Amino acid sequence: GNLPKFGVEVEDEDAMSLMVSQINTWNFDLFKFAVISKDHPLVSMAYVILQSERNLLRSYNVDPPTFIKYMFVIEANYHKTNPYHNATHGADVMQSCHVLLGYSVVEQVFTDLEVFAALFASAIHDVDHPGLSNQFLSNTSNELAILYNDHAVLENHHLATAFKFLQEDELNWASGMDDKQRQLFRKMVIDLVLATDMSKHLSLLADIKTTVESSKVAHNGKLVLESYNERMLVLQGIVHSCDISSATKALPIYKAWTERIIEEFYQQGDRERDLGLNLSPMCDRQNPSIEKSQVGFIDFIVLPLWETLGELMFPYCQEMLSQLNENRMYYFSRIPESPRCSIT
Ligand SMILES: O[C@@H](CN1CCOCC1)Cn1nccc1-c1ccc(OC(F)F)c(OC2CCCC2)c1
Ligand SMILES: [Zn+2]
Repeated sequence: GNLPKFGVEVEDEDAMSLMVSQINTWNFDLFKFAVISKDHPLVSMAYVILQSERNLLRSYNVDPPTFIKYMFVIEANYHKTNPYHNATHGADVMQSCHVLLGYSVVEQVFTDLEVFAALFASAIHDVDHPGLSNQFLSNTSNELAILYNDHAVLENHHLATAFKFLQEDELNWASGMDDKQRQLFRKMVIDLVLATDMSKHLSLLADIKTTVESSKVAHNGKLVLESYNERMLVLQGIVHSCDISSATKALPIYKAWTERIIEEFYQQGDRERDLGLNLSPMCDRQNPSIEKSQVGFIDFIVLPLWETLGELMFPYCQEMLSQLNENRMYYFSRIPESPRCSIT
C-alpha cells in the first residue's frame, strides 16, 4: 500500500530509522521522537510497534490505513496544551509497555490478543485528559464527574472516548476481528485502563504481590498464570507501572517529565486559587515542594510497585530499579533546608 514507512511522513528518514532501531530500549527519548515524527509521536509509535515490530495488525485482520486514521483521531484528542498529559505521554507509556512485554519472562505468558490489548490500552489510556485530576472534577461538579458519579471519572472518560470513535465506520479498524476476539479485546482494554486510576494503586499492588507469590511457589519460581483474573492483574500491573515509570528512566528524561507534571499541577492550582478552593497537594506554585514530593512519590508509590514488578520479572527490571534509586538520591540531595525556626 502507499502508507509511509513509519505511519506518518517524516523529514529525516535516517534519523527516524535510527530512533526506531532503539524502540526496545528503556531510555528511549520520547521528546526527540516527538520532534522527528513531526509531532505525531503516538501515531508513529503505534504503527511501528503494532505493525513493523509485532505484526499484530495482520494477525487480527486490521486494515493499516484505517488503523492509522483512527490513531490520528486519538492523537488529535490528546490535548497538545497539557504540559504532561499529552500524546507524548501516551506514546511513552505504550513504548515502555512494549519493552516490558518483550522480556522473555512474560513474553511466553501472554497471548497475542492480550499483548495487543495492553499496547492499545497504553496508547489510548489518557485520551482527552483535561489536565485536571479526578478530585478537581468532583470538587467542581464537572459534567464528567456527574456522568461517572465521582468513580474513576477520567479513566471512564478515556475509555468511552476511544471506543466511541471505534463506532465510526471509517475509523473502525476492529471490523476484521471475529466477535469473540473483539469482545474479549474490549473487556481487557477496559480492565487495563481502569487500573491506571491511582486510587486503585494499593489494592492492585497487594493483589499482584499475592498472585506473584502464589504463582512462583506453585510453579517453583516460574511465572504461570492460570485464570483470566491472574493474567489481567499482571497486565494491569505492567500498564500501571509504565504509566508511572518516569522516575525509572534516565535522569534527563525523568527531570523533563517532572517539570511537565509539576507545571500541569500548578495550572490546576491556579484554577483552584481563582475558584477559592483549597489547593490540591503539590499544586501551589507559590509554595513549591518538588524535591520532597518526588522523594515521597518514589518511596510510597513508585518503588514499592517497581520492586514487586522486579520480583515478577526477575532478572529483568534491575536497570529500572537502579535508575530509580539514583534518581531518588538526585532529588533527596536537593531537598531544601527547612527554614530554621527563629526562636526570637
Ligand atoms: O499524582 C500522582 C499520584 N499522587 C497521589 C497523591 O499523592 C501524591 C501522588 C500520580 N500521577 N497521577 C497522574 C500523574 C501522576 C504523576 C506522574 C509522574 C510524576 O512525577 C514524575 F515522575 F514525572 C508525578 O509527580 C507528582 C508531583 C510530585 C510527586 C507526584 C505525578
Ligand atoms: Zn497516564
